[in-house]
Amino acid sequence: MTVSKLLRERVKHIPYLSRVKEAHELVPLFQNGQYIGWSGFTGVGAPKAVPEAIAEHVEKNNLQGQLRFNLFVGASAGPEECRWAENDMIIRRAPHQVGKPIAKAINSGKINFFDKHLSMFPQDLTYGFYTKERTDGKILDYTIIEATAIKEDGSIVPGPAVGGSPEFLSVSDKIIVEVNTKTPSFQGLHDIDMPSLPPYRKPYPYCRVDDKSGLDAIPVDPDRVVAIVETHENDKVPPNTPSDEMSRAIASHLVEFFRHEVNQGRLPDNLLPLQSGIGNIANAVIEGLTDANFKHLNVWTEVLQDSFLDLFDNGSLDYATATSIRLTENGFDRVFSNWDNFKHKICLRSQVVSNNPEIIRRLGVIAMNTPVEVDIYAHANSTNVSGSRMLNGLGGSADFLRNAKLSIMHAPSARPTKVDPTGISTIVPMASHVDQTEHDLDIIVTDQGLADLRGMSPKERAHAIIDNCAHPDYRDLLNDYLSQSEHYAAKHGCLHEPHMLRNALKFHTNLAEKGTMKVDSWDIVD
Ligand SMILES: CC(=O)SCCNC(=O)CCNC(=O)[C@H](O)C(C)(C)COP(=O)(O)OP(=O)(O)OC[C@H]1O[C@@H](n2cnc3c(N)ncnc32)[C@H](O)[C@@H]1OP(=O)(O)O
Repeated sequence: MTVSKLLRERVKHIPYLSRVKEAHELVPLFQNGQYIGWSGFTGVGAPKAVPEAIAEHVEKNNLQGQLRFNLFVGASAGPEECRWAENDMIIRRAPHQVGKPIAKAINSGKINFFDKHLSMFPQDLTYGFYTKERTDGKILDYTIIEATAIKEDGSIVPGPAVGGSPEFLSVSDKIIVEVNTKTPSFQGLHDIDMPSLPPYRKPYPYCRVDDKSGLDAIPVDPDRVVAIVETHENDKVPPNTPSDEMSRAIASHLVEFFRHEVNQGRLPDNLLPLQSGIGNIANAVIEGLTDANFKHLNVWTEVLQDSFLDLFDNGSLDYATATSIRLTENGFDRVFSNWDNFKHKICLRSQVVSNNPEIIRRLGVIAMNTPVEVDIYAHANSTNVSGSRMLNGLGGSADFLRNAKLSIMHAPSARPTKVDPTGISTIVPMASHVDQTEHDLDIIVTDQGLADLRGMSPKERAHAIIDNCAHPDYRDLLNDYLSQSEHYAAKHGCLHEPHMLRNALKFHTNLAEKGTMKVDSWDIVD
């Protein structure tokens, strides 16, 4: 087939040019039950044309439920994985996804989804942990990776996400590369460490956010690259919800806290490297830092969202490293139109490195993530609504929150339901699912205020969280739960972390039955 001029410019390894194919030609390679890796992380850098072509084949031939795959992506891919979910094409999926169709398929039991810390997922895949039942000795049958360029030696220059691609490619039987010629080449923006297995693994040598010692492309065995496909589509990241009074209040409590820590000498003037999670609230909180007048900030995170660009633009932020730049179209335009400036200020690494616990602890990262709920003793749920309904997944939240110097969770104090504008309290008596434990979290902050939990006993924490963070509609209820629990626990000699188990999940059962967590009364316990 003819090779476009643009593709020739991007693909410098000449033998690959004889393997250029149209996506639909590759459909017969894909068989029911295969193990597939995709590049991509948080909705950017995922393959597009080949997944779409396979989905189209399924739709045209009514193969829903008959052509299904074990699908592994560093974190969420783009809309293509939702199309696969809608067509019942996914048997198993890990470790983090975003999108209503895929969450629906997980929660209806069609997809066996499992969640794993993002720093661990790719290495566990290379250990063969997720393919124990295979008898042919293989791990992945195919990896489909989006590239923005290919070097002379056949190594692959990813785009806006590195994610788990280095590990996927290292254990993939065959490789398909989608070269995206719409996106500019990201060559020079990456620092890639290839996996090595214990007992031969060495420490990653990074002591500053801008330290680099890896490769600028992912090496592959060129013989395993079976096809090159040219694509022309941008990533489609939906616009972020603009900040509002609630998110601005959270940001202002945090800024005040950071200033206090600087004054007390526990943080330097330029703070320490920041990590910020995904979602609207995390984005808005970073937006809130823009006006705070901090200088020479640094970022060591997994995802850069649009609001970081404002920090760069106003001179607050010196350098940012992540595993993905998840920008809206407008955000990417801002970066591409000022590429020469940004390329010296941003570095993309693999998720094994961006989320590496050892580096996070060494750098003293300040981690900030959004929970679904937090209980009065500071156990937090990041994933399962009412203990059961999976949202997106754990992601890297626990990689960062367990290892950061300051572990912060930020959330609105209450969320609306159909029947009650404050029907869901973020602060609950007992978390209905626990991803972050009381041993990991230092600071809880909501629009109501901030609870600094460092050095506090569980009962002290409970008072601080209820008084500072709970929505006023829930404060009395939570205080009542705490005092009745203390009364019960005093009688039974279990006052360390008092609970009334009979009532501990009553906020949640009440929500399921009445659409609000405002319980009328507690069951009597004796
Ligand atoms: C790739 C990475 O891992 S980055 C590192 C951090 N990763 C994580 O922390 C992973 C876990 N966290 C998350 O997935 C997100 O931060 C969330 C879902 C907890 C919050 O996301 P945000 O976008 O900030 O908040 P938002 O208020 O828009 O909530 C998102 C959805 O979760 C729902 N939700 C959140 N909390 C609750 C709750 N307590 N009860 C019911 N629904 C809830 C919201 O209703 C909303 O649903 P919708 O999309 O149908 O409107």
